[in-house]
Amino acid sequence: MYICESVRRLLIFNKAFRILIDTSINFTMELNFYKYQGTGNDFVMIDNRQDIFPKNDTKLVNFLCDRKFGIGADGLILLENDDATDFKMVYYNADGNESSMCGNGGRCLVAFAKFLNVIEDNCSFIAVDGLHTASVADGIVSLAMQNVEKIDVFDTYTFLNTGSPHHVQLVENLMHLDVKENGAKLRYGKYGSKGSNINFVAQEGDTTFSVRTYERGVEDETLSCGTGVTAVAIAMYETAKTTSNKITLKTPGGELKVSFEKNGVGYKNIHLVGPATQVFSGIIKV
Ligand SMILES: N[C@H](CCC[C@H](N)C(=O)O)C(=O)O
Repeated sequence: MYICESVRRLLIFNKAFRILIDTSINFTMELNFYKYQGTGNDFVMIDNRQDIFPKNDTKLVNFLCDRKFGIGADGLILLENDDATDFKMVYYNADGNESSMCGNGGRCLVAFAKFLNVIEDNCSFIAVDGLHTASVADGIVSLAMQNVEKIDVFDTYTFLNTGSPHHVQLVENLMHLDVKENGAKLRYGKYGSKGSNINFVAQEGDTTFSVRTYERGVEDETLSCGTGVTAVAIAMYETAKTTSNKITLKTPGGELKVSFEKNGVGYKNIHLVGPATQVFSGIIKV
């Protein structure tokens, strides 16, 4: 009975997966995926509304994100059903571990949801850090981020959580900085095993800053980081480097805009705005 039941279950046809049984009883899955990027921060996107993806398989997520042996990405994102909102976001870093909020990933997921006709131009979704709303038009996504309640300002850097933890530090000669070496030193040295993302910043104008980010869980520089540029914008206002609440962030992967309102000791009505693009789609045997 068990064998019959397991074979029946394995033969369930599903949009996201086809489970093939070859003669030597090796089970392989064919996984449909979509590749998105938001200012160069790139993600494997999977429609998991039928809840088939093996969510605890760290090795599988790490393989899918591997740039030589897999699809290649900074992270992997599942789009899932949710009773109270338009969809649920589940985010994994490239190391295969589920992680905290991803701002660029959230923007790409909104564009993916529109592509799938799950939403039209406005939506709400639930993520690891709570409820988000967003709008999408002509490939540009505006994502509402969680409020920031606490900001720790030190002599040479600022630390805050914008859905993920961020160290923000102004540096000289940003373009020639070894971000991987200096970022890893802080990520493991100062922040230990839990870690933090590390953002190195240069001021370019009254309301414009350049940012290069070392990302926890990718353990390398990424071309941009959404929660990172959000942290930079707020940190620059908090430390009086700017008097504007509408900031432009220039990253190696492109330009993002962040706006916010002061809210007592914290900040509210925080929005991250920028492009989100589908690059390709495919099927991978796993
Ligand atoms: N690597 C981050 C999560 C993704 C953040 C980044 N991709 C973004 O756009 O916010 C962390 O583990 O804290």
